[in-house]
Amino acid sequence: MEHYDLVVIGSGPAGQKAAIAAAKLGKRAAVVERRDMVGGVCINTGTIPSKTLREAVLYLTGLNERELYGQSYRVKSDITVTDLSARTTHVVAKEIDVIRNQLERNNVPMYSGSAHFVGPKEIAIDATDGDVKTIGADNVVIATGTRPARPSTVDFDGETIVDSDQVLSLRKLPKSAVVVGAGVIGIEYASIFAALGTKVTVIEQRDRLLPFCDREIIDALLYQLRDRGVTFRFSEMVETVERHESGTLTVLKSGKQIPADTVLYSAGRQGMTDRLDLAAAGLDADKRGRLTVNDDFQTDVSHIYAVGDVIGFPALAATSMEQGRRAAYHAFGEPTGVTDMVHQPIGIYSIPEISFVGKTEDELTAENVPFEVGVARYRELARGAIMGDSYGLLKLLVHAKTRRLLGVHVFGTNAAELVHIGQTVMGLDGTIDYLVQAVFNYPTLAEGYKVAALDAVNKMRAVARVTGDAEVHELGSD
Ligand SMILES: Cc1cc2nc3c(=O)[nH]c(=O)nc-3n(C[C@H](O)[C@H](O)[C@H](O)COP(=O)(O)OP(=O)(O)OC[C@H]3O[C@@H](n4cnc5c(N)ncnc54)[C@H](O)[C@@H]3O)c2cc1C
Ligand SMILES: NC(=O)c1ccc[n+]([C@@H]2O[C@H](COP(=O)([O-])OP(=O)(O)OC[C@H]3O[C@@H](n4cnc5c(N)ncnc54)[C@H](O)[C@@H]3O)[C@@H](O)[C@H]2O)c1
Repeated sequence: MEHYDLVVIGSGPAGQKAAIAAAKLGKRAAVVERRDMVGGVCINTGTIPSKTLREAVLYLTGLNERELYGQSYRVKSDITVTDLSARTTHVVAKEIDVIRNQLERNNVPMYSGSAHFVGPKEIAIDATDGDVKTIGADNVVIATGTRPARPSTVDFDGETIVDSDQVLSLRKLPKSAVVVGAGVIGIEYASIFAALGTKVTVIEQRDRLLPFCDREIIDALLYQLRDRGVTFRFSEMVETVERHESGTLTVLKSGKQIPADTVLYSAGRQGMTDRLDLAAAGLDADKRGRLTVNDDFQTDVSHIYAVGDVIGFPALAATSMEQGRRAAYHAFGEPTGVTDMVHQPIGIYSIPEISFVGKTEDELTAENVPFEVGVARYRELARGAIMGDSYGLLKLLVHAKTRRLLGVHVFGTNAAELVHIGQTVMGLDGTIDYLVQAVFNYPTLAEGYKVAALDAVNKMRAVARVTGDAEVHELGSD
């Protein structure tokens, strides 16, 4: 029986980074992955295909150029599924190649098949050809991720009623679509459909969209999506989704019935632990298939770690990678360093894009933290005008006394990139004065940081004038 210092189950972002981190420490590591899923949900059905699809849609529809060239501007007028999938297939293949290559050059073998425990340190791999191989491991990292939740009340057929894995293989673009669940997945796909001209209805059981985001930014997103014909039904539960000869019917608990060509059911995900024979390792998962871990990502069995989506929130590729690295380092007694999970950015690739780091206005208000807001609107930035983005905005939340940056919220082109400037300032415990004094390239969207910082400083100065406290914190003199 082959024996390893570390065996990783799952080759998504969490598993890859755990295996490579172990290899870099000079340990023998191996990865087990089901056939056709190298790179995990991230590469095959989730992050990468959805972001590539979005990019293809933005390019082919010419959506981002319409402010400059008129509302009828298109790069291609009759966009087909083939036009869209060509780019996705190309990028996914490239990414899989990168992962295989990285594992190979770090001498990490990849076993192909489905893994399950036969003991706390023994893992059986069921290959697709029926062969079963058992390998031993001093440490195990479970990085098996999640799959879409599929309730029995929804008549999935993979063609007209689909989950977020199946949406990528739709045979034709729907004229109308219902999206069930306005989580990040639902909103990203609703944006993509709407950009393609599909008439979209979004059903969400909560009374508002993405409640962890800044309200003003969500209002801006709602405005943009409604402007593109999206209908939102909040505080509505879906009872059943039915398939009929002439299309689908989504029936709500309130009695409403919504017909559509296609339904995307994107209301949550389930941890992939049911086939792991966890009991053989002395472990158990919760009812959503998730594993519980401590701060070092150890499960109740100390040599078995769990990382990535299978442990739940925040369930992002970026965090999953970092959790994988930390688990491997911990297993081999290597200091992990302090990862700044407090200033972890969130990027939502709706159209337009949203990204933020730190607190929202609602959170600061609830915590009685005095803060000031500084805003830069893209339409007042030369780069915004050049790009034809008049709706974008960058908003800074600043502590009214210490002048430290408490939150950064960006809406519009390149939001997910721009947020990292604010993240760095926050991570280094910087004040708004750094942004006031720094010189930014011109014309850039990054210049928005300076504009927003000046806006916040001007408002703080106005308060100080009234209170007589004018010069106290001028230009970081605290
Ligand atoms: C549509 C969509 C869009 C997303 N967009 C973003 C985004 O823009 N940004 C972002 O940060 N995150 C995004 N995410 C989330 C991101 O994809 C996940 O956070 C990330 O993939 C989790 O990584 P992971 O390694 O935990 O698991 P996964 O990527 O899910 O990989 C787990 C792997 O384990 C394998 N596996 C499971 N059971 C077994 C077994 N018994 N034996 C062997 N192998 C097994 C699976 O086959 C799978 O390949 C998105 C997700 C979806 C669905
Ligand atoms: N850009 C990104 O970072 C990104 C993109 C996509 C997905 N992800 C991650 O993938 C994970 C899964 O995303 P998700 O959107 O599937 O799940 P989710 O749990 O975040 O959202 C599901 C939504 O569906 C709603 N819902 C549930 N049942 C319903 C019903 N019967 N009727 C109406 N509404 C219902 C919920 O209230 C919730 O808002 C998330 O953790 C997310 O962070 C991240």
